[in-house]
Amino acid sequence: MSEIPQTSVKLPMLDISQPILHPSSLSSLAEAFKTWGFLHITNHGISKDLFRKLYSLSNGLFSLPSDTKLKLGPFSSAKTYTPHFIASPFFESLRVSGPKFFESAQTSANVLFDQHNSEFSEILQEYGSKMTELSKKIVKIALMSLGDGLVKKFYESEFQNCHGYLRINNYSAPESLEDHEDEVEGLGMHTDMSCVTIVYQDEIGGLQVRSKEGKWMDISPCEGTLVVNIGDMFQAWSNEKLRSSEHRVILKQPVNRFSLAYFWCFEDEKVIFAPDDVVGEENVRIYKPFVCLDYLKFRESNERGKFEKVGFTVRDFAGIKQQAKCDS
Ligand SMILES: O=C(O)CCC(=O)C(=O)O
Ligand SMILES: [Fe+2]
Repeated sequence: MSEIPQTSVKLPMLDISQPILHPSSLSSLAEAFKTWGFLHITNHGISKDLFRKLYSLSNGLFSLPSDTKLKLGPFSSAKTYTPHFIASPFFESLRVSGPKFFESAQTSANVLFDQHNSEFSEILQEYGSKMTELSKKIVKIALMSLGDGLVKKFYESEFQNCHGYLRINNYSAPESLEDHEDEVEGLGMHTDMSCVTIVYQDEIGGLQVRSKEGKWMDISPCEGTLVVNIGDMFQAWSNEKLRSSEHRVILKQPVNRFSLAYFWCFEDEKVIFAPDDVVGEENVRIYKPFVCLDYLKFRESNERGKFEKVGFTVRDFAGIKQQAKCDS
């Protein structure tokens, strides 16, 4: 199915437990943010045991009969469950919203399970809280990479109302790969609408990022690390000094794949407008100001996964047309 041989991208590894960054590591981060919009983080403080528990509890949940899971969406009031055949035939997911991850998880668990058990919700509260702390750190590091003094100037005023939600993703095994196919799409090409996203992928692999030249590159799983990527909102806010890259998930093996994606987002009513300090004197502004929710609605109302055919990106939504440049 793939015409171009795939290769792995070498992303910088950021030790998130270290507060002080040398100018040289900041500039290599700035370069990675601009070129790929992706990096790995290590020493994130989430134990193997927590991942193991989350995996096993989620597995139990996704193994429930379809009828049970469909009580949570997409046509019920809860709308936390996305069944197969919405994003792809292989993809299903459960959404857990912050900051009260316990309550959000428990609301879903109460619908799914007869017996009352709060273990799932407790684990999600722990994971969600840790993701929230990590997201705040990552936003600050991204601001540091954009220039001196920007954390002080913009972190509180622009990012203090951010909120997060988690998507637990289950990719079922593609059992019958057609003769001519050696892989199928588990999740089609998209950009995230967040400021930043933190992804845990299991050892199966399959996450890919699209280079500026349009080449798909593997983001190989690396034990003990998490993948961080920039979303559309931060791309627009940074006047594209931070890149929200297209990515997808492909399934090459007849096995189940599990991932967790945590989205750290601006509040719905926020007006996104790149500050002058970020745009810089010699640069042109690439985006018109826009309200966050309006972009979310624009994306929702368009068919998913068709970015290459029709303009459904944040550039198409709020890009200043005469200044817009084309990446591919
Ligand atoms: O499953 C993955 O590794 C990534 C998922 C993803 O890109 C998303 O949920 O937006
Ligand atoms: Fe994504």
